[in-house]
Amino acid sequence: MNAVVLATRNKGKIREFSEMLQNFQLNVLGLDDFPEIGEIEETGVTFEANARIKASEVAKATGLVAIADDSGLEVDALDGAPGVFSARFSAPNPTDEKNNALLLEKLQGVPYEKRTARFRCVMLAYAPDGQELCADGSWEGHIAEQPEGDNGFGYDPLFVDSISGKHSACLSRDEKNARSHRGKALRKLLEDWPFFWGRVKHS
Ligand SMILES: O=P(O)(O)OP(=O)(O)OP(=O)(O)OC[C@H]1O[C@@H](n2cnc3c(O)ncnc32)[C@H](O)[C@@H]1O
Ligand SMILES: [Mg+2]
Repeated sequence: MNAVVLATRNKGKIREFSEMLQNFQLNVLGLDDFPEIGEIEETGVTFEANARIKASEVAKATGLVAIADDSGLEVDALDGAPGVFSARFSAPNPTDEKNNALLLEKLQGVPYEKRTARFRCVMLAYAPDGQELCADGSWEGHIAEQPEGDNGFGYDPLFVDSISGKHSACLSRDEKNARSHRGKALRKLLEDWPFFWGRVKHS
């Protein structure tokens, strides 16, 4: 079977990837299978650059095709922040809870119609021979004034889906995967997957 490794340590992403890849003939490994790979520094200034850094480092270290996702939340009232810094928004010791609290603090007094935002995801597959495949996805919504829901991860309790009006953390797994930035990017990536896989030199 085709083996690929997911270049992420985010448990929420791993769960979503695994659900969406269930019906594909892929043996999906994770970084837990390669404990020798340390922290990967995300020094890029775009989602694409960071996805390439993560996927290429893991592909080179494992000799396998690696898939990375770099994603984040862009809030219009904050000029696109936190963007590529979404995971590190409340640095030096960021957690999802602190990131959400900081976001609410920065948006204090901003009315609902000006709280527009989107999740973005760039997903990139990188082969040890240097070939790559890249796809992106975005998901439009608003930032709520109060968190709601227990599903998902990251900013899901505060992100309100523009179509259903529901907080992302209140959506079922299937509902989120159907409309999310990650779901869209992965479905695009998989459309071109057979062509990419056929071109890659497999050792
Ligand atoms: O780099 P890896 O190991 O993949 O894990 P990470 O959590 O650091 O991932 P990113 O660098 O791509 O940062 C993405 C952050 O954006 C937020 N985010 C991305 N997708 C999200 C989603 O579907 N729901 C909620 N928050 C999301 C969340 O805070 C993530 O930690
Ligand atoms: Mg990261």
